[in-house]
Amino acid sequence: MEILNTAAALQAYTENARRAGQRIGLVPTMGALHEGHLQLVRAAARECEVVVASIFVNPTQFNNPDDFRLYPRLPEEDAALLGPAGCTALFLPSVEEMYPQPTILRFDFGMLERVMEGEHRPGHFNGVATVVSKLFHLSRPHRAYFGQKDFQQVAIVRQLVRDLSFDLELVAFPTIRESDGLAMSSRNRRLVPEARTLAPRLYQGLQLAKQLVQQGHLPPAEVQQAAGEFLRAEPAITLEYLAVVDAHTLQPLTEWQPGSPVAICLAAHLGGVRLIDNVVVE
Ligand SMILES: Nc1ncnc2c1ncn2[C@@H]1O[C@H](COP(=O)(O)OP(=O)(O)OP(=O)(O)O)[C@@H](O)[C@H]1O
Ligand SMILES: CC(C)(CO)[C@@H](O)C(=O)[O-]
Ligand code: BAL
Repeated sequence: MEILNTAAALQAYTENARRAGQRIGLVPTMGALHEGHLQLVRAAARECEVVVASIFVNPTQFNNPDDFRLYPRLPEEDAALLGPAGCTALFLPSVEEMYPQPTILRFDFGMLERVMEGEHRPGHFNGVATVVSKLFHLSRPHRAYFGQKDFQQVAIVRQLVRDLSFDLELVAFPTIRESDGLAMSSRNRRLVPEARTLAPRLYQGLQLAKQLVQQGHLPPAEVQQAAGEFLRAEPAITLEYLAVVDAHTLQPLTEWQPGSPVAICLAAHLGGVRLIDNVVVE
């Protein structure tokens, strides 16, 4: 596996592959890799001859300086995992390489970002869209792989691809979970043992909401309330939001729309760590 530290090296590497008629798969990450990331890389390796994984803790998408400072950074361990999973090149740029000068670009995703993560992390999706656009321009992938764990991010990137006519296929990969249901996440590494023991409750709350949606007896607001009460019953969990939304528009549902998939998304704090998760009811 090659390690590429500059934008120019990434451009040259992917340009060569394209000239040789190879398909390029891109897996953008912020590192501290786990099985969820590695499954994205393996999927890319099944479908593309060249697989570029990027590791960049992108400062412009963090609204909380402590979250940025404490974000786990393990580049050597990560590099050792990527090669065996089928990654052919790791793009590992510095902040100066990605942002030689402060960017003045601003994205506005309208209603898609006025809810959930966009509402609670002001500026977050501007930073995500900025860095993802840069990665797409530099590597010009045929396919780009993102996890459904970041459900709203997938919707935002899908809109970005459409609006800026990026010539690529967006692959939305299912959420990989620990055996107790906890969604794999780099931030799980920061959970102290007591918080780790309680963390599967987040998925249990989502499962409860999913069952209630499937039963169809309660309106969306009452499903939201019941799942919220289940989670708030554990004092160590601080629920930031739990939202029952249309899976396409991401807007909160006031009544069920037959035939439209529903997403239940949450963010919660546990022992000083902020986690997100979601389930979709087709
Ligand atoms: N459990 C998972 N299953 C599938 N995809 C995942 C999972 N966790 C992360 N991903 C995807 O991997 C890509 C990189 O994510 P990222 O590096 O932010 O990891 P993360 O584990 O989500 O970290 P954190 O949530 O702590 O920021 C994203 O597209 C993300 O959705
Ligand atoms: C897509 C991404 C790598 C952009 O920094 C990040 O938001 C993530 O890891 O999900
Ligand atoms: N996985 C989404 C990136 C973030 O939390 O900033």
